[in-house]
Amino acid sequence: MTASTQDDGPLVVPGAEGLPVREPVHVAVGVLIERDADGHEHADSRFLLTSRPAGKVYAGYWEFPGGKLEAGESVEQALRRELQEEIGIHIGAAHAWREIEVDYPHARVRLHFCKVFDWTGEFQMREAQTMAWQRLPVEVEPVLPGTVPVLQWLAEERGHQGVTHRQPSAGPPQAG
Ligand SMILES: Nc1nc2c([nH]c(=O)n2[C@H]2C[C@H](O)[C@@H](COP(=O)(O)OP(=O)(O)OP(=O)(O)O)O2)c(=O)[nH]1
Repeated sequence: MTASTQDDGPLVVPGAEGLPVREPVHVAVGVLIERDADGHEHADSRFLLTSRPAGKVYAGYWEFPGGKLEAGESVEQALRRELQEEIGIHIGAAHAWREIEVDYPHARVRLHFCKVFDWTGEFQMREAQTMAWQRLPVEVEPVLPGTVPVLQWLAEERGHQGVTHRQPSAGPPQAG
């Protein structure tokens, strides 16, 4: 079974159907994109995916790096902090891009996706994740349910036809 959208409502992941409505947890997510020497994003510009660390829900699933907002933080502040804490880089401007709510069995999340084109520092996977620069279709798997719409948005922007990733993205959350 695959995740489904409902009338502009949240993306509902199997196992979350019929749950009482929960307040969303806000999450800042970075779509890091490599631009060419002229500073342009192209249809085949690579973007960064990271695997979720052991011990977290959906461990081993691929996602865009980011994390939950702390009290009083803006999306951009949270993104800066998370990307430094988790992958060791300092980001430049974060360009607010798209938002979506996803209803998981473990929580409802509101994902604030920002495109990021500039960063400094060496990538360090500080939570023992794995990183992969990807193009469409994405080769790594499995992909987190909340990542699938982002791949679709990128496909639309880039005029990419066909599949965006290898497998239907749904499955029971792991421990954590
Ligand atoms: N980072 C990230 N999280 C995503 C994406 N798509 C998606 O549905 N999520 C969900 C998974 C989680 O339920 C939530 C992020 O929570 P998290 O546990 O990774 O956040 P965190 O790093 O702040 O974790 P922690 O400190 O509480 O352990 O958002 C995505 O592309 N990136």
